[in-house]
Amino acid sequence: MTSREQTMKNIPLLLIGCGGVGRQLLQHIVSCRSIHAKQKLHLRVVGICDSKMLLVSLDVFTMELDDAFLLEVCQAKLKGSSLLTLSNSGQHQVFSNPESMGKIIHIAALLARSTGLIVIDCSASSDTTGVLTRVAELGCCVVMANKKPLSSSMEDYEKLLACPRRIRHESTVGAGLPVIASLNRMLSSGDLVHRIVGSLSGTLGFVMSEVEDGKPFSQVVRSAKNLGYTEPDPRDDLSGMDVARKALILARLLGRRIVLNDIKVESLYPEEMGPNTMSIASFLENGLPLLDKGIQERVEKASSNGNVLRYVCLIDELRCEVGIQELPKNTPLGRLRGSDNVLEISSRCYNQQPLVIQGAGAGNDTTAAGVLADVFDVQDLFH
Ligand SMILES: NC(=O)C1=CN([C@@H]2O[C@H](COP(=O)(O)OP(=O)(O)OC[C@H]3O[C@@H](n4cnc5c(N)ncnc54)[C@H](OP(=O)(O)O)[C@@H]3O)[C@@H](O)[C@H]2O)C=CC1
Ligand SMILES: N[C@@H](CC=O)C(=O)O
Repeated sequence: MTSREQTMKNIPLLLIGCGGVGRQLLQHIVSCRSIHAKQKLHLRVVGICDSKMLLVSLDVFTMELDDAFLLEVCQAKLKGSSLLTLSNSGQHQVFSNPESMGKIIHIAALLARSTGLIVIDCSASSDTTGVLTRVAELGCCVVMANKKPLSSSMEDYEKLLACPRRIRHESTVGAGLPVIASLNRMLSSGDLVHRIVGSLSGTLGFVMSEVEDGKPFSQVVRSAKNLGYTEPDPRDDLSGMDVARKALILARLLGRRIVLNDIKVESLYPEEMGPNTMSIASFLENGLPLLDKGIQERVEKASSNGNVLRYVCLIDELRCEVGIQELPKNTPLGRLRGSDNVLEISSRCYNQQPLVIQGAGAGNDTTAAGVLADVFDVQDLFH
């Protein structure tokens, strides 16, 4: 081994979820190799799993899924092909569900005692909560873009965050925007946060500003899906539940012991168009157009008052609620365009003028970049 190799830090990663965000993360990892090398860092991807199977390098201690293979995975998943269709020149083993989750825990147990491991959750499933908690208990790190493990019961939440130093989830709120990091800095310095007001949905921000420009609601929701802004089921965005999860994550960070059901949520579609009654395809095709007129009328009514509609999240000492508000155009929320998010945080230190965080709040690129930054943030825990 050369002296250069001796100082290189090799960090094993295992990725859960290989959709828009997961694929973009793999591409970022591959394209950042030279930048990482300058920082004496090598991210060694030892496993990748989707909802059906897990691919693992033959020897997780020494081997990795190489860059050509990672890009092949991205191509295959983009085309909708199964991970089983990938070439296997004896580099990896395949495990199918439900065996995959047990295997991930087994790998974490092995690597926790030697090199350590970062498990990254880019799925949109609540089924990963138990695995992530076990992995963290074993001493590995967990990075999440997935909000669901953080928005389950208080008991599960506390178990998952029992070792906060090993857990990162910046991309769960505001995608790549530094929301969680900023709040953590304020809280750890003893600043008292009184109030957070924001527009936290890239999808709903985009949809509202496009409808203001005269486009039909159904068309812009489909565009938001194609642009990678929506959740796998866009009704998660349109029901307000995705924003409610973000509100819950922020409120819990502020010390509030609440659950999702405690949050007042306003939905943009009626119950009869919900997931128990309609498939995603049927909602997009048949359900959405039925909502066009009502939304357009609401937007026009607001506009006749010189206002705009924004889907707002409000957290203060008493309230935690999310819903549509009619706001003057000339306010930070009213001025928002496209998929941008904005958060105004009022605290003891930011009293007269709130701290404002604004920028792209959805999209695979920025979200995956936020995940990669989280990986960097825990690198000090590795030798
Ligand atoms: N897109 C964005 O702008 C942002 C997204 N996020 C979050 O990132 C996450 C990923 O989003 P996105 O990439 O758009 O979603 P996709 O639907 O494109 O991808 C989800 C991936 O997770 C896999 N998956 C689903 N269930 C499981 C499971 N039980 N175990 C393992 N893998 C599973 C899917 O498998 P399969 O391929 O087999 O279906 C798929 O590969 C979501 O939680 C989302 O909320 C956060 C911030 C912004
Ligand atoms: N669907 C979400 C993606 C980020 O969390 C959004 O639209 O904001």
